[in-house]
Amino acid sequence: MESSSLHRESGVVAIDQGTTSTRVSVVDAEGTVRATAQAEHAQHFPRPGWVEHDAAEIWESTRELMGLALTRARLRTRDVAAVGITNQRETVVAWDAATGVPVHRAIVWQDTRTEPALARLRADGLDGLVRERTGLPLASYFSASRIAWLLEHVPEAATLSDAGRLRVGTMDSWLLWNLTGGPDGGVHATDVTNASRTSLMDVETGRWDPEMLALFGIDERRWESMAPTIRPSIGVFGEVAGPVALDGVPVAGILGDQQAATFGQGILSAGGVKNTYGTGCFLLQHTGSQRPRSGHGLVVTVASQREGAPMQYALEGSVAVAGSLVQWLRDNLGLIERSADVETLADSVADDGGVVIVPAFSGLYAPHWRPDARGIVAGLTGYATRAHLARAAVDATAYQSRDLFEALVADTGRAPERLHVDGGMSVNDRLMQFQADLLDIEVVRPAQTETTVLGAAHAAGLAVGVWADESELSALVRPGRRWHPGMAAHDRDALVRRWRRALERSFDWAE
Ligand SMILES: Nc1ncnc2c1ncn2[C@@H]1O[C@H](COP(=O)(O)OP(=O)(O)O)[C@@H](O)[C@H]1O
Ligand SMILES: O=P(O)(O)OC[C@H](O)CO
Repeated sequence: MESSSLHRESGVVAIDQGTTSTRVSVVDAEGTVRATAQAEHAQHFPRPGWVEHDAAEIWESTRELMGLALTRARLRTRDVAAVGITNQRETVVAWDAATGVPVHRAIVWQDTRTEPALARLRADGLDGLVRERTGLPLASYFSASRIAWLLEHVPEAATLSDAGRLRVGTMDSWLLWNLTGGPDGGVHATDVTNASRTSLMDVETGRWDPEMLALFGIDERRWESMAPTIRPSIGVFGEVAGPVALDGVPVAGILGDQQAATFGQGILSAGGVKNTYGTGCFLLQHTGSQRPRSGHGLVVTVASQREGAPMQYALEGSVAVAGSLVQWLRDNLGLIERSADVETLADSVADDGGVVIVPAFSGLYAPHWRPDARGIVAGLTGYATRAHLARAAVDATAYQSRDLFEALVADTGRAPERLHVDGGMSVNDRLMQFQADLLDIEVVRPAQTETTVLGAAHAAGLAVGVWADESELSALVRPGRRWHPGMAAHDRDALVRRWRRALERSFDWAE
């Protein structure tokens, strides 16, 4: 087909709007990343536990990065078949539809300001209902309580909402609306994977749920005018419009970043498991088109949906602090100069010297869900050095991932054969070996570790015919390196017991 061969010579642009930075990559029809442009954005911490981003800064930077990535790939707009978006999830943006100006800084997924409101809902015994309907526990991690907070605390949000001018959404919606024209007819939509992280979507119907809106104190009629339309992840959302590179190119795929990483790992059907080691750590197992349930602290999330096809589900475990503990060693303790230096320092000692760090900086997410936990360093003696601290910091990620993995095995009744890994911390070879040892399964890192951008590119390319079907996508993913477990069972058990003792000591700290 002529259109198909045309597409095969072209590229797909993927925008990855993450917690600490935004990347725009150009991916060719062979599935290779040809060019990337990346920029960090400011992190605002106005009060303890509050984390905010400037959504206008993020959009401006995304716009510039799009032009830069195209130039670096030596492509013109007409060579681009589609744009895909992937994003930090749960972060909420609210803006004026007439001007495109946000009414407040974006409230980030790590922000805990709404914890008191959630504690009240939990005390009212509503956790079971919310879990059943949305797949998610009542936790400040998810978007709903932040939307309610904005409507209650930002007078402009309430005024604009009365006038039907307020728009609210996660980062994908903010970027889509701006990309497709902003105040001049921008499309206000989100995809099911992002919507499944808000606590406002019925995870079985894929629609906004009136009972959940009422429970979080969001007026249903107001919501109708401000909310994005929920759409399948893989399909055309609209066309890029206005004074931006890529004018006229369809935006044809949107996935939350962990769902994108799963897709980009080629995990497209039930069974496959991936763990992404970045700022946080996110383990997902694809469970097929039947809605799963977790009795062990994991959440139910939508993995993807192709237009005209049923939703695909995943069980997910999220750890709030993984690589960010390394950043904390760098920025708050000054133990290292650059994040990557943690590897040399940690590897300079034979073991952790008895030191265990539980990085419960904002409580513990899955599978423990303990907002009352706070970080601890356990096992200190006069023998411990900064190298032992570095080692314990890196290894904390493997222990936390093991907790997620155990919950997964308990929920599904069987251990997967292998774990697919990616993310900035997965470059750490010793950590990957330690992970294989702790889980007692094979760990595989793909040849291209940029799985999040690849997932967004694959979704958008699939929607417009760059790739014909899922099997073509799976063929694009090539294994890079594998680690085989090699630890004796009694050594592993001893380490896990010690971790659990440290974990329990982090509980019951915050009032
Ligand atoms: N060699 C390394 N060993 C351990 N952690 C590392 C190493 N290099 C980078 N990191 C950590 O990995 C994280 C970056 O991963 P990345 O996937 O880029 O993060 P995100 O996409 O969440 O912003 C940072 O938190 C950094 O501290
Ligand atoms: O931007 P990342 O990679 O830290 O991922 C953030 C997650 O989507 C939060 O749920």
